[in-house]
Amino acid sequence: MAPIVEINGLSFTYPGIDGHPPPGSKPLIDDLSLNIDAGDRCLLIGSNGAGKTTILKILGGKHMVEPHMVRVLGRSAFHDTALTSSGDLCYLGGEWRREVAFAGFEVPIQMDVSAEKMLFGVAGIDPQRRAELIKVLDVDLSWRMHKVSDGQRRRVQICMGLLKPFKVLLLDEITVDLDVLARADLLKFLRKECEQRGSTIIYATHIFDGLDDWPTHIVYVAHGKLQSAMPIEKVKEMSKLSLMRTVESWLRRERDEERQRRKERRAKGLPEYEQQIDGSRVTGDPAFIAARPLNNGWAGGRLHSTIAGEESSFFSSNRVLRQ
Ligand SMILES: Nc1ncnc2c1ncn2[C@@H]1O[C@H](COP(=O)(O)OP(=O)(O)OP(=O)(O)O)[C@@H](O)[C@H]1O
Repeated sequence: MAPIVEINGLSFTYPGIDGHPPPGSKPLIDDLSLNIDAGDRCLLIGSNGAGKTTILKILGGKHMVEPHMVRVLGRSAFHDTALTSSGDLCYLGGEWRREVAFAGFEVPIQMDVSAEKMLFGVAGIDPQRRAELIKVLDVDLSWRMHKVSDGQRRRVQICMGLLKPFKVLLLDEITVDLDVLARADLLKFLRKECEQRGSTIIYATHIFDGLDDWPTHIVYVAHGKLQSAMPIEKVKEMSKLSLMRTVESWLRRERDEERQRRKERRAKGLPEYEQQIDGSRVTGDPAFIAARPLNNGWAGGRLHSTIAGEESSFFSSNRVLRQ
């Protein structure tokens, strides 16, 4: 059977202000390949900034990549909008503070509207599934969305997001606001969806509480590259530690290796970070380099750069970079 999610040599860089990646810049996601099968519950792990959200957004069709690089249910998520509008592919991300995602649409939730109106206002939903979700997430239908707590609002959002039976669910750390009980019940529900309906879930998280026996696979990314993708049994065979401690040891090793790399570059008199952008050698904090497309150039950031062989430290601007 063909994999449900196929990632083939995925490379991605955020576009600059002109809508294109800065020429010659290092890809943020770099040559990543991975297959995920029906029924898999895949935990996507990695340190802050590793690229997890970016990968999930690409899979969810929110960023354009070449169609052959990412196939979900055999289709290109970005180009085939029916994938999300049908509810087959569902992305629930941490960014919906003020919105609720539903089958590809985003609805503002800061207005005075009841949970009942939101959950019963959606046509074509199986009433049994809706009732089960309301119970699992313990939603009080009389809640007014503009008055509830973050966690309560989040429960209604998740409930809305899961109303349509999904085939592929992308979860970008959506359980942060949930209390222990709500989180445990939600994880149990999601597991059942995979076991009974063959749904596939990719879940990016930093919270490992109650997750030891939940995933079927662990996918670890660092600096936009795939480090490992293993069935959970293999992870448990390799490490006798809890999942949290195992992941902690991986991230610690990654950080130590990065520190060592920087130390060695300093010892050789080389800048810690270096990148080619627009044909210039740019050195400096990668956060500033990454910020270029966001900030309309380098403006506002103090950047220590070597451009065309000349060391300089300046409040940078696009103009300086392009000299
Ligand atoms: N819209 C954007 N434009 C440019 N760069 C971005 C954008 N969004 C994220 N980045 C950069 O992409 C890199 C990966 O970010 P991403 O959000 O995918 O990481 P993450 O693994 O989800 O991190 P976290 O665990 O902190 O949520 C970061 O270095 C970030 O600065």
